[in-house]
Amino acid sequence: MPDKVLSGEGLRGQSAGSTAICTVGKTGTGLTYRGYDISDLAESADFEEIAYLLLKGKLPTQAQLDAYKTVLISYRGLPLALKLVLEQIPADAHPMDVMRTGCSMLGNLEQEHEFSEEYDKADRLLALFPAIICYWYRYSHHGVRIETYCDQDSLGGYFLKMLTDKSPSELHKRAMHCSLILYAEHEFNASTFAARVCASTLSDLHSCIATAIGTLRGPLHGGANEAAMAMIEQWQTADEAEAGILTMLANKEKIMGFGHAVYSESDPRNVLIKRWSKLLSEEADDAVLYAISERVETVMKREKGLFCNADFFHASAYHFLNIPTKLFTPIFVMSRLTGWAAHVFEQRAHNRIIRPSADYIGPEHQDWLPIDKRH
Ligand SMILES: CC(=O)SCCNC(=O)CCNC(=O)[C@H](O)C(C)(C)COP(=O)(O)OP(=O)(O)OC[C@H]1O[C@@H](n2cnc3c(N)ncnc32)[C@H](O)[C@@H]1OP(=O)(O)O
Ligand SMILES: O=C([O-])CC(=O)C(=O)O
Repeated sequence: MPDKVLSGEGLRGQSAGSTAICTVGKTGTGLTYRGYDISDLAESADFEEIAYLLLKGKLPTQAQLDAYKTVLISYRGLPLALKLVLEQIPADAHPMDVMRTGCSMLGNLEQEHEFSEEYDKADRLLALFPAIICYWYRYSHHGVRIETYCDQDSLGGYFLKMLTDKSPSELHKRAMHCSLILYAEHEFNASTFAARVCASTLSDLHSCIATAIGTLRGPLHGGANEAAMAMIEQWQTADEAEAGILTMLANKEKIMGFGHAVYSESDPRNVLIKRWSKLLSEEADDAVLYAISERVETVMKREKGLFCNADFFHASAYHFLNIPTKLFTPIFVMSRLTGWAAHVFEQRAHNRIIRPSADYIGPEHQDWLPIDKRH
């Protein structure tokens, strides 16, 4: 693919501020969190270590990690008023709207009065997001009011347990650690930038996060993992998938899960989640979906020079974990909350209200017309 055009629409390539949290497309395999390479983090760490790294600025010691997990577990109780709101939301609501509403309602119940409370408010949201989505999902789809206290010590294990009532295997918990780490942070992507704009007005954390959730919802951003799933599951064979992609490209349709606003050659997260997708497909005895996904990747490279972004192989990986497609993007929220909150803290620490200019392209001066003279 040719180099990206770094100007014009979409603020592409223009610096909109500084950050010490993350680099995208600059060093190593192209993605670092506070100087650590994503492949080292995704292979070795628990997600909670990375949440700690992003929110508090350094990797925890074992004692700090244990204490942090204990705090997160203790924060898992959903307030009754929030449960009642979740019970009002219909089964056909968009799950990202459920996340946004859950975040907003918590902001009403447990307001952030002072910025000194920001770490605690972020930890509470981190602990509660899996409960918010699973409580709504199980109540609206199965009529079950689930217990949201649970001793699973990882966020991914906790989420899988609430979804199925069964304790997840070590393999599935490890897959979730990797996925959540890959999704945790990505510099000035659209949802993080939206959160920073909100933070720059000195608004509260819940408003910043609700803004970010609304921005992540779209299919050009976080919603692409669900859209990719909807696309690959319509095909029965790799040959059918190839024909389908060629038709879509001929019709100038966008192929979800491909391309990126910053990376021009590859997304370093793809190889990591793709490995998990393969492993999970073998465990699930799948002979179709992984093969289809690989063929789509090959055809897109051959035809358009486009590569998979983080979302494409997440679709099949989550499917093999038996996660309903409509919950894919809410998982992204559970993870990206850490990056969003870290950026809100950073923005607050060196704040100036974000207010760019626009190139005016409307009409020049027009004379005012009274209403009876207009047509
Ligand atoms: C975690 C994440 O949020 S990752 C992103 C998830 N989003 C998706 O997967 C949605 C599909 N992808 C896209 O829409 C885009 O690639 C984006 C939104 C990610 C990036 O957008 P941009 O930076 O504007 O794309 P870019 O400038 O690289 O586009 C170059 C060309 O490739 C085309 N292109 C880019 N992505 C795709 C795609 N997925 N399918 C088909 N064509 C594509 C563009 O239409 C453009 O063609 P044109 O010059 O004829 O108009
Ligand atoms: O950086 C972007 O534009 C989108 C992305 O990959 C992310 O937010 O993870």
